[in-house]
Amino acid sequence: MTTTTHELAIAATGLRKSYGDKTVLDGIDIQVPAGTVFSLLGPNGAGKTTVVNILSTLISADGGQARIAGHDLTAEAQAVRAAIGVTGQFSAVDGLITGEENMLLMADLHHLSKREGRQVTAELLERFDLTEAAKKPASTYSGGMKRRLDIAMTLVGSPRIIFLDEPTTGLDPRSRHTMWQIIRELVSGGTTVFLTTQYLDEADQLADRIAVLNGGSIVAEGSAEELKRLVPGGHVRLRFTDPVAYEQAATALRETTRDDESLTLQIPSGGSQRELRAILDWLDAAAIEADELSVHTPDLDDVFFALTASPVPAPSTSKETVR
Ligand SMILES: Nc1ncnc2c1ncn2[C@@H]1O[C@H](COP(=O)(O)OP(=O)(O)OP(=O)(O)O)[C@@H](O)[C@H]1O
Repeated sequence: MTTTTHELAIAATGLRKSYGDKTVLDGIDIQVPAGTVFSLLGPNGAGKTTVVNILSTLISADGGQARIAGHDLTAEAQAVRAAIGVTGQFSAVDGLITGEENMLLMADLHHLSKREGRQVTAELLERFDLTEAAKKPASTYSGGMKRRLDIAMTLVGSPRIIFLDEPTTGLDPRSRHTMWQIIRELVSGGTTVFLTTQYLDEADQLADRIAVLNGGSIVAEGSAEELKRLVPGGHVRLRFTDPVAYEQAATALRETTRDDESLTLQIPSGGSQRELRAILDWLDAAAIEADELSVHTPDLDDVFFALTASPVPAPSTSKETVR
């Protein structure tokens, strides 16, 4: 499939950034087709926020080029800013004023008329289930409500591209799912989402494409399925409660990994129907009954650990170095 530049919401090549002699980004390329979710994954300090800050014009890169919504990042920074919304780790929500006042302030910043401002505010508060809390100071909101308000505020300017920097860090499972739902709705409405996250399941759930950032470079890129294929690790797990049955199975089955404490056996397997049937037939033939059988396919965690296993060289100038 060929993608021309105008179909790309984000097209960056050779982005570089260093702080002192610490290279944070060593020439990275990013392409995000319009209307898709792109997720940048990486361990703490990998440079994810730096990428977001560069692409959203907050800081400038030392090298490389980028076009956002068709506009050149440096030459047309103003047009870029008009096309994007950013919800970062440091929220724009002012706790001293109410949710509604926060929204109206955003509407003012976007030069909407009073009437338009009120209308957009009411619609977005409703959409994000904040109408009831609208007249309360934002400082009284829960973590999930604050994030929802933050996104609602970002949407006042109707951005075509949204940068979400770790949008669910610190949220409880229910709020995370609400946030995922919000992100899915944004995308089905045509918005492009650039998401950074430390949660692999989040990227797995939401992203069309995932890039893993490590040591200043993108070390792997693809769909969640493609990335999972990069690592071995699929297996069938058999759990026993009867130690005798466990021993029988362990001796009889070849290529198993034993866990004597939990009476569990692991058999390498891609998880296909054929392989599963072979294992079941074999257990039947040997009259062995496992109490529990589960199939494990590699998940993004496996990929992540495999790809980011080699330690990132930490120069002594790093401010994180503790002496
Ligand atoms: N202004 C700065 N001056 C010096 N070093 C910086 C500056 N900003 C970031 N860094 C360093 O650049 C590296 C990347 O930081 P960045 O915040 O982009 O990482 P991250 O992947 O977003 O990590 P996290 O998930 O912890 O936020 C870190 O080692 C950080 O210490």
